[in-house]
Amino acid sequence: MPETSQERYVQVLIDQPLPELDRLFHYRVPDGWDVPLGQQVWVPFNRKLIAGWVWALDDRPPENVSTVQFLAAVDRHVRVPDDVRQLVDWMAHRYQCTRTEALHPCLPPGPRQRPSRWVMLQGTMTTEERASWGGIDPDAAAIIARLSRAAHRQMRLTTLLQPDRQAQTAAIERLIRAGWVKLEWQLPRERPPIEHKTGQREQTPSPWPPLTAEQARICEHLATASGPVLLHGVTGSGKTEVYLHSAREVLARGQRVLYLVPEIGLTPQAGARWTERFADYSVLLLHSGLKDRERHGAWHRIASGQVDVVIGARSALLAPIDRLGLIVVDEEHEPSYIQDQDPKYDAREVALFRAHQQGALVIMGSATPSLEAYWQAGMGRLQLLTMRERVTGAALPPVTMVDMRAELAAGRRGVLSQQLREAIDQRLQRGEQSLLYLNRRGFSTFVLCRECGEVLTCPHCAVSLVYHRAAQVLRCHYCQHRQAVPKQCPHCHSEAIRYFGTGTQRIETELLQHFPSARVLRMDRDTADSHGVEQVLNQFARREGDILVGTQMIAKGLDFPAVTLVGVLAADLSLHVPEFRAAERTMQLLTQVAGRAGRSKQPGEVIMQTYCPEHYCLQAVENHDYVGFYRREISIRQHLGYPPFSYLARVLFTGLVEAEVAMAAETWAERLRDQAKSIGPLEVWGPAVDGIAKLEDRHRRVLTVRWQGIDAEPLRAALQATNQAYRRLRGRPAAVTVSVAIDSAAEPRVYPPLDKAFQS
Ligand SMILES: Nc1ncnc2c1ncn2[C@@H]1O[C@H](COP(=O)(O)OP(=O)(O)OP(=O)(O)O)[C@@H](O)[C@H]1O
Ligand SMILES: [Zn+2]
Repeated sequence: MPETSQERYVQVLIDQPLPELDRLFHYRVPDGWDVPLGQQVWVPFNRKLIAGWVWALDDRPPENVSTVQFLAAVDRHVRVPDDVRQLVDWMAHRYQCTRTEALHPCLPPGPRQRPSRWVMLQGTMTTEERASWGGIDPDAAAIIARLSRAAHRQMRLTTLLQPDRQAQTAAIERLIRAGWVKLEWQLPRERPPIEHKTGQREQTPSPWPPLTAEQARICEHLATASGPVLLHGVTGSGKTEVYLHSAREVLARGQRVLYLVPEIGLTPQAGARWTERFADYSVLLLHSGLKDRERHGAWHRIASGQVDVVIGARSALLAPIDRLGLIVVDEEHEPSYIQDQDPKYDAREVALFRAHQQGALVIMGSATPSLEAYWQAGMGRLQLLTMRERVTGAALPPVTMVDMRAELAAGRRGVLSQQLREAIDQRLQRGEQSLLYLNRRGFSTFVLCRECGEVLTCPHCAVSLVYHRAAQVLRCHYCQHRQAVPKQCPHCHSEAIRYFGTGTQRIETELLQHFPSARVLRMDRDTADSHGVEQVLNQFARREGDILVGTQMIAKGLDFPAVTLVGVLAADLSLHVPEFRAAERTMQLLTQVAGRAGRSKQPGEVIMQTYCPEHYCLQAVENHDYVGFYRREISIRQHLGYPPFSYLARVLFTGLVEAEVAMAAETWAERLRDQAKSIGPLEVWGPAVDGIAKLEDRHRRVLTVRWQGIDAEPLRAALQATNQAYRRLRGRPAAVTVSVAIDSAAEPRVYPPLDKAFQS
């Protein structure tokens, strides 16, 4: 007798995003199967076959749990590596989402087909047998007749159940009992891993310039750094060169490199420099434009260790890359490092976690570090390295503030001040380039009725529609709704409707009035839609334009040697948004955009138009004084109890019926207030109507929660408990979605030891 083999069990994470199902289910492994951890499998669940992942192995099932034999691998080539499994567990806890939600962005697009059930005819019925069935059980006989005509004498169950589901189901059951038919699951075919074409050219790497003394000093520090580093280097100080050098050393040791940029689509220049320099390595650019097939291929290439350098936005951190030696987080201060959908992760934290897992160095670089990062450095959690000089040795460009109140008093009402116009004129005469930056945030060309004051808004979102002159339409920048420009005000029927605001298009028009022969290029959300960004940037780089006008997209990381003038229109505009980070964001944007001037031999100049030149934020930009700004701002934050001196959570409720949304928010808030009593310094503000009251037809209410504890765990626990209590409530409006986001930028980054499993 063969020895009975030990029964083996697995714990499976089911591929369903419901919080109720965010636990592990036990299945028995069929004999003779070798099931690795992380494997994606089909398992029976609620009379269906659904996908899941083997999350843990087990020798025996826990008591009182019925175990089912599990069925088959979904895709033997897709396996969640151990460290990604660990990352997912951590993210689900840290960012308050289900493990499935955290796992999905870590994997290639899943199988498109689902398993289906097939009914197959067994054996052959004689004519007499069929006749006798027909006499007793016409339904069953009809099924047999259909099956014997079908290809391979089998049919999909769903097809066979037509037209009368109930009668057919019963008939099939009778046939199964009689042994005439068999019911079987059929699994979709496994996909073979796709070869990913990288467009990797056979090329010799571009030359490495000798480092400046300052760069060399920084590289030395990095080579011996024992923890994560914050690299604060002024604009044009050559931080990228420092990253490249560190990367080269890491690669020479046989380790891998991850280079993160805020938005890959907006920084084609960044990718190019890396691919050129590391032409003899395998460099992979993960950008959002990849099609499913390409993403699949990229995932497999990374997972099989064929890629040395991965360049991408925040999600590149979730790639199955191992043997990491270096993670660079470039432009560390950018808000796009935080994902605003589940999993709502902060890439800077995830970078530290990934590095912790694999023993890699993290460099976070910026000319304008986030306040929190600089503060973390002050707390000794990041090592601060500073670069004070530009590569060229030139000084940072002088910044002049133009007081627009004086312009107005002098009777000049144009968008461009006299001083800025003269400066542009000079550049045109000298054949140099100018960059005009419109500091637009929630500010654009809107349509207003001058009689009743009505602003035209999107019918699906409570935001004003933006007028696009080229296409002569009104568009919603959130949901892309379009409509023609009305001739009359829809509210009071007056014909006095006018366009207001200063869009990039209006600036372009005014520029052309003053400088009819200038070549003006424009970059804003319109041009950015279709491959426009790269095209415009390349045109400008080839000097096919004299002036580039744009919004935030031209503020970041661009390096055009011929740009000697940067003009900023409405510098203070972004100060007035109701957000506690407004001053920080404004300082960062303005410093970054100012840093585009004079990056090569010719000296640069910056002119900023503003209505409040005396604001400390603008003063800091004028004096290139990051540290001064930091000191002032951090004391304000401390005084007001904002992050990093507290944790703020935002709970957003959305739904189609406003009354339901309001009720859900009230009920939720009440539960949380109950929780708050027992845990201490937790404040609950609201619920209030969100800044955008309605988006894509969904009404919005928001709850703000402040927690002034040392770490965010008690806050997390309270929010989670509230969510659970709320979900258990009878009669709650089920159609309202609740979404929690914690601003945890100040949290001590203490990670669990790696040898210990920390699954819940
Ligand atoms: N050692 C070097 N020798 C010659 N040129 C260099 C050197 N280091 C950097 N450069 C050049 O100086 C310019 C600025 O460098 P880089 O773009 O790396 O600066 P940065 O600090 O990343 O700037 P920013 O933060 O403003 O985007 C680039 O054109 C780069 O090619
Ligand atoms: Zn809309």
